[in-house]
Order: sequence, then C-alpha cells, then structure tokens
Amino acid sequence: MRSTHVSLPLRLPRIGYASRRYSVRVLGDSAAKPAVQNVADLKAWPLESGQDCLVEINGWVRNIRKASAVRFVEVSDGSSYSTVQAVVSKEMAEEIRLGAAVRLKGLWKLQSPPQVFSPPPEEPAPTPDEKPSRLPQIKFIDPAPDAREERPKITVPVGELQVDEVQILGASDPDTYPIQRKYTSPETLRNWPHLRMRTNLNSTLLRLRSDTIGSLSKIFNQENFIQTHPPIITSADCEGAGEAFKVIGGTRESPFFDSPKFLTVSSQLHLEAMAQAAGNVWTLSPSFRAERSDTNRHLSEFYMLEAEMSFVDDMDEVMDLVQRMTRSLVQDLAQQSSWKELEHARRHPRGPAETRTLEDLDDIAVLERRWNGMLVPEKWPRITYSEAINILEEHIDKFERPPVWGQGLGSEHEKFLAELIGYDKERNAYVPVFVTHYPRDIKAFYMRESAAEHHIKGQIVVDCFDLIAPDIGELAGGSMREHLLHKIITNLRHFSLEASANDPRLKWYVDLRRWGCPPHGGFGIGFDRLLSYLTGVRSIRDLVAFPRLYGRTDC
Ligand SMILES: NC(=O)C[C@H](N)C(=O)O
Repeated sequence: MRSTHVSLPLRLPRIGYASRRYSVRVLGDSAAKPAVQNVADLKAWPLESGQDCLVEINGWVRNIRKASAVRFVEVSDGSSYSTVQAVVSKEMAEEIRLGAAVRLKGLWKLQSPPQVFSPPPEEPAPTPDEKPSRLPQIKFIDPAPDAREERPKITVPVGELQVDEVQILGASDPDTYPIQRKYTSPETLRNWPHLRMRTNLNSTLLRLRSDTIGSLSKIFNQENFIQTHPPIITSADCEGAGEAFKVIGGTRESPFFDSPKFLTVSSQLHLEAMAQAAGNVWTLSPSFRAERSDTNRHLSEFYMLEAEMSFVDDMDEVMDLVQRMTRSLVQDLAQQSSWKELEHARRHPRGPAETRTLEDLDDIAVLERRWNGMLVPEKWPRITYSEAINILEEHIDKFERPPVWGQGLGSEHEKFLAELIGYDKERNAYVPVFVTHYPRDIKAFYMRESAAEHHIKGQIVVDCFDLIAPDIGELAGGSMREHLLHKIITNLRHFSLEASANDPRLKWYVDLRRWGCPPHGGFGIGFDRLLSYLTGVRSIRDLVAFPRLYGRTDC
C-alpha cells in the first residue's frame, strides 16, 4: 500500500475578516474597527467628541421623522432593541421609506445636543448581618416617581449617523406596510406572523430565545450531559394519549412507510435509548400534539427541553436537576443583553406606542416575583399529589371543577396550589412547586411504581412529578422510568397495550430492558411556555414566531 506523507503544519485556508459580512462596518482606520460589527456594538462603543468614525450601516427603516431640512431615520439591524438614528438631508432621503432595507454611509459622531438622562440610584450594599438570600435577588422595579425626580440629571454621549451616502437595498411601500410605528395589538399582529418580528419587541424575543438556547447548551455541558437529536418522525405515541399527528408519505397504493408513523409527542423514549449508551443526555426538539385546546398556553407544535439520566434511583435527583438547570438558566439570562434591553425598555418606554406595547406583557412586579422564585437556592417545595388534593379540598368553592382523587389536576388547581404553596412573601418570590406521586391510572405506562409506603388506600401511585407555577400551571413533568422487563410488560398489560410488547413500534423500547437497563429517570419542560412565563408574554402564540395551533396555522 502506498502511504502518503503529509508534512505539518498543514496549510489551512485563511479566514480573513474581510470576507465576512457585517451589518455595520467601520471604514478607515479606527480603534472601533475590530469591535464593532452590528448596531448593538456601535451603540455600546464609547464615543467621545473628536473620535468620529466613518461607518456603513445596513438595516431596516423602523421610523422616519421629518424636520424642515433633514429626516431622522431610525434604523435597526435586529441586533438591539433600540435603533440608531441617522440624519439624512431631505434630498438624499427622498427614496427612504418605512420598512425599506437600506445601506447608509456617513460619520458616526456624538449627537448634539447630548441626551439628558437620570441614572438609576446605586444599590445600597447589604449590611453584614443581612442574609443575602433574604434580599430579593432581582429588582426590576424603578423607584417611585418622586425618588426618580430627585436624582441628578447627567448627559450621556449618544451617537448618530450623519449620512452622506444612501443605498436602497430593498424597497418598501409604506402605504401597504402593515408594521407601523403606532400601537398595534398582539391580536392584530398575529395576522402577519411573517412581518411582526420586525417590531422591537418581537425581534428582541427572537434574540432572547437564541440567548436562552446558548445558556442551556452551556449549562448542560457543565452538567456533563450530551446533546442529542432524537427523531421527529416516530412509530409510537410516547404518552399514549392519542394526540399524535399522523405522517403520510407516498400514495394510498404505494405508501412511503410500511407502518403508521407520527410526529413525535415527546423525545423521551428515544432519549432513554441514548441515555443507556451515553449516561446523561438532553435535547431541545420540536414536539407535536393534535390537542384541540384553544388556550394561551397550548400550541400544536412546540419545543420541549428534555433530559434523561442513567444510574439514578432516587427521583429527588431528577427534581434537583430540574431546579439547578432552571435556576442557572435564569441567572445566566439576567446577564444577557436581550433580557437587559427588554427590562430597560419596560422601565423607560419611549413614547405612548411603546408604553402600550409593553403594557400588554405581564406586570413587571409579577415578573420580578417569578424570577426571584426561580433563583431560590434552597430546595423548592415538594408535595405529593394526595397532599395537593387534600389542600384543594379545603378550598373547594374556589374551583369550577372540584378536585377529585384519581383525576388529573386542572390548570385552575395547579395555579391555585402554586400560588398558595410557592409564594414567599419575604423574598417577594413565586417559588415553583413540585407535585409528586400521582395515581398510576392518570399517568403514562412507562412510569415506575412507587414504593408501597406512598400508596394511598391501596391505590398504586407512580414516581413522577409535575413542576407548577402561578399564572401558567405546569412548567415541567418528569418521572422515574420503569427499568425492569417484567414490570414494563405488566404496565403495558395494565394499560391494554400488551400487543405493543411484540409490536415493532414499541418492541425496541421493551427490548431496552433486556440488556443492561439501569434505573433511570428524566424530565421535559415546555420551552416556549417557560419563555412566556419569564418574559411575561401572555400568550405563547406571541412568543413563537410562527405558531401552529388548532384551527389556525397561517404561514
Ligand atoms: N421527557 C419527559 O419526561 C416528558 C414527558 N414524556 C412528557 O411528554 O410530559
């Protein structure tokens, strides 16, 4: 055999900065050149008078204000909640329209006169005897207006672009462009899912979603979990609730698949298989439910964050992971620019349209409670389903449907319990609550039977939990999975699924128990629901870019 000798170092192709496209380019020789690549960078660049630089900005026109000789054009490139102001002469601005994609070149310099601004007051340092955990971890609320007035005003350097060259990259007809500067309700914006991301709020939500995914990857990496890609097309409805969408390929005479196929309702079963090779695994994958629920919390297509751990016998460890993961996520998110910008905009809305838009979100005082709750380091409350039913029975007159042992908890029950048990007044926090050990018959076939001491009046309960929170109800669900072969077969029989044990659709799952199946457990979190809870976007339909739901899936 001929061997090829490769001499090192290899000559790798050079990736030069010049070959990359940015929305903002600093032209000429400026210290800003390597640091500034988009509008967010440009706005953050410390600008002192006399340090003007020549820049080119690519973006979309979000607003145009007229003055006698010039036009003030607000441009966004999607990198920041706020826009940059470009000052364009009346003649040069003739072709610039609301919604257009433009390239503007000019001098980036200090706005004059400079903007006047009141900085937030300094946080008082905690006294030595104050326990840090007793302080609210997050403070979103601005001090009372009176206190605000007393603060000294300072001038802040804000840059603007003095434009000397305009290029229209994509024209726009402002008369038909639906995204106007005035207030538009979330319901109306739903008519244009393909365009509504162009509002400051919706584009920031897109970035926040991306930041959250970045944080999750980091957190699971630190936890030594492997990220996986389970399949979207599956053979079995994992939850067994009959809510799966069927996938049909080919024709009736010549079908693509040899047996019925579905869009996945949960990646759990495949994650279990992967966990038995890799130990700890996770995924953030789309899930689909053909549920005819028409609520603010349901979508037919949603993203589920799911994790599975091998060699875990105690369900507390799975709940600990849910808490650790969520807490780290909130800690991380609080430092991300998308969240900081959103919070800042809520405290300092610019103009009545923005004020109304941001008032459509849940109250910032409520958000503060939610974030504080998720940051609580001690174990979050854990109560059993039976305890929950007892508590609910004491408040029976508060519910449309009375709580009954043996039936699932309704969303009204979950929200009530979460607030009653999870609200920590001292910390100004809604601490999420784990409800554990539900009756076997209202849960899925794969859950492990709990030890006898958990059984209630001879009724079997299973090692499972739901994580509930006020306003939203269920945030997460998880369980220990039955890992013994004879027991999983008994479970399938109990749920009248015994044929599945030999059916290729589920046989593989049963087979996992034949060869080295350790005790294991995992959980799933509705990712979009979690984001809507944290951001205060009231309907999950306004948080997901292209929502798919019962009766309405436009584009
Ligand atoms: N991975 C999970 O535990 C989620 C669970 N299969 C569900 O759909 O609720």
